[in-house]
Amino acid sequence: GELKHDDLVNICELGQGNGGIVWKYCTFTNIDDHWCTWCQWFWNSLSPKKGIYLEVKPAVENQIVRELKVLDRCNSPYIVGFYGTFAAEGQINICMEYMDGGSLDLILKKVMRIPEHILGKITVAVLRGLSYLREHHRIMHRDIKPSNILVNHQGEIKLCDFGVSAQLINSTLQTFIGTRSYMSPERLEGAHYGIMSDIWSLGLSLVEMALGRYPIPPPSIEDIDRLFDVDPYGNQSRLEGYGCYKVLAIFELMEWIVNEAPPSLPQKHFSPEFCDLIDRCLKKSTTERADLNTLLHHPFYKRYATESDNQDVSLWIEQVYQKDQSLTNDNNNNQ
Ligand SMILES: Nc1ncnc2c1ncn2[C@@H]1O[C@H](COP(=O)(O)OP(=O)(O)OP(=O)(O)O)[C@@H](O)[C@H]1O
Ligand SMILES: NCCNc1nnc(-c2ccc(F)c(F)c2Nc2ccc(I)cc2F)o1
Ligand SMILES: [Mg+2]
Repeated sequence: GELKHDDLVNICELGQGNGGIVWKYCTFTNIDDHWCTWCQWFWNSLSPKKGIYLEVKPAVENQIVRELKVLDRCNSPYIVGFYGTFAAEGQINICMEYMDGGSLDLILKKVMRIPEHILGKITVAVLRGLSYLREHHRIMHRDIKPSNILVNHQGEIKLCDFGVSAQLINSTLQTFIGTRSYMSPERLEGAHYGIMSDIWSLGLSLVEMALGRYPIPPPSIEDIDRLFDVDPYGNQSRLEGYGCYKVLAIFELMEWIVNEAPPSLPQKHFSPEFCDLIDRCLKKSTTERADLNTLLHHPFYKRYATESDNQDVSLWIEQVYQKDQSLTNDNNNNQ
């Protein structure tokens, strides 16, 4: 049925994005249904609510809500579930499936870097999600990056925050790039861009997750070797691992992406297939860059496409949260 603001109860804040806040919410269907004793909310209808602030006329707001209804028909194992949308107090609210493993940017903060076999499964999920959006809805994602790739404890990997509503895209500050850019050179230059731009963003996100840091400006070989000297759960602080790591301002960064050579993976620490896939995703020229179909036949994709279960991802997520929990306990005990 139609979702309304007062159906929702706020649980906690999941995280703050550049354009809005994501709250963990649940809905009451009717309040005498089974309740959890310790948490006083309806257990199996937990879902985050994303509020996107908009200053638009009601007519535009209605158009956005209408366009977002397409999400009702976005059904794929690689796309985050959608529960409904409504406008309230100048905000567009989007209720979606809760992914209890969070986004890959949060995961990356907990571990030094993500191992290649997990990155293989992530690659399979993103490429299948992009394929689904293109084949069934003729849309590209437009915002592929670690924070828009979500995981859960079942080991599922799904995409969210894709540009399903043209009017919402026009109304939000698309010019606002946030701290770091996953945008392709052609998009940064203001040229026409399409699905090939998502492929670049995937490549850049995979390099960041493989090395454990945003890969522009590219780390030196020494920096990378130093990175790999510590185990992935080592307490080594991130910056120590990168020597003279210099954070570029957003415009320096955009100039670097447009003018300098793209980042790549060191053959020393990654398989030749993974290095090749990254090189093909990060070609600066869209004519040289691999397209979706090429990648769906790439050896790196094929190596992980056959494994149908999510068991290995599920086990790894458990590990990440256990390690994280033990570190938290240690810190609490030491205080
Ligand atoms: N469906 C979800 N399940 C669980 N956590 C979520 C879900 N959607 C978003 N989050 C969390 O909320 C945080 C904020 O999301 P949001 O999309 O607003 O910002 P972002 O993707 O981090 O950055 P940006 O605003 O630049 O897109 C994310 O980093 C993610 O960890
Ligand atoms: N922090 C604010 C900036 N980030 C952002 N978050 N969501 C979007 C978004 C943009 C365009 C669009 F059409 C959507 F449906 C969008 N949202 C969206 C799409 C699919 C699902 I499933 C869930 C969503 F929130 O942009
Ligand atoms: Mg997001």
